Amino acid sequence: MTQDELKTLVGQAALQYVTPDTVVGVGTGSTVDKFIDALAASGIRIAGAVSSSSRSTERMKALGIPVLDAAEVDALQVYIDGADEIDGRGYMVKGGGAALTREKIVADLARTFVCIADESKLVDALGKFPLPVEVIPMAAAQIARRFHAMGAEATLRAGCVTDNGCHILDVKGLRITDPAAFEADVNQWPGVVTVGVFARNKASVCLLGTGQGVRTLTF
Ligand SMILES: O=C(CO)[C@H](O)[C@H](O)COP(=O)(O)O
Repeated sequence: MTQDELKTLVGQAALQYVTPDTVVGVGTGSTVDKFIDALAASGIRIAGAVSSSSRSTERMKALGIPVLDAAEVDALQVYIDGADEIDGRGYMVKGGGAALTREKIVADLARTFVCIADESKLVDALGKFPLPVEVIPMAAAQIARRFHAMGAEATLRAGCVTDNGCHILDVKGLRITDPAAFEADVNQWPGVVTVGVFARNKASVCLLGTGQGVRTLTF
C-alpha cells in the first residue's frame, strides 16, 4: 500500500471514535484531510467540530461540517490528529503543518487524543523529524542560538507565517529521551509560543496504518 492509501485507511478507521451528535476536535495535515473526507462521506451527524487550523476549517466548511469556536465548548470527548513522529509511549512531535499551537489548544480540551498515522511515523525516540517550534518573530535568532548551544541546528522555515502571525523554527539534531521535561523546559524560553513536543497532551490511542491493516496502539 502507498503512504497515501495508509493515510486513507487510518482516516477511515478514526470514525469509530466519533460519537454522533457530539463535538469533535479536528487536527491538521494530509492524514486529517482523509479523516475529514471520511467523516463527510460517512453520513455521521456531529454537533460540530473544533478546528486546529484555517486549512482544516476551510475543508470542513466546504464539505458541510459545522465548525465551532474553541471558546464555545468546555470539553471534547475526542481529538483526532496526525503526527510527524510518535514513540511507543504515545509522545509525539507535531507541527510539520505549522499548526502546532492550535493543535495543542484543541488537544488540551479533549479527554482522548486519537493519533492517526502511517507506520513511517513510529520511532524509538523522538528527534528524527526536525522539531517544529513556533516563535515570536523578534525572538527567533535568540532561540536558534539556544538550540545551537545544545548541539542542535535551528532553521527558520522560509515563507511560513502561522495562523497566529508567528514563525516556525525547525530544529535538527535532537534526541528527545524525556519528552515531558523537554517540553516543559523549552516552553518557558522567552519568545517560544509552543514547542512541537506533545507530552502533556500525548496520544491516548494511535491508529497506525500498516501493510497488514490498522494496528491500534493504546498508551
Ligand atoms: O502536526 C501536524 C500539522 O501541524 C500534522 O499532524 C503532522 O505534520 C502530520 O501531517 P501529515 O498527516 O500530513 O503527515
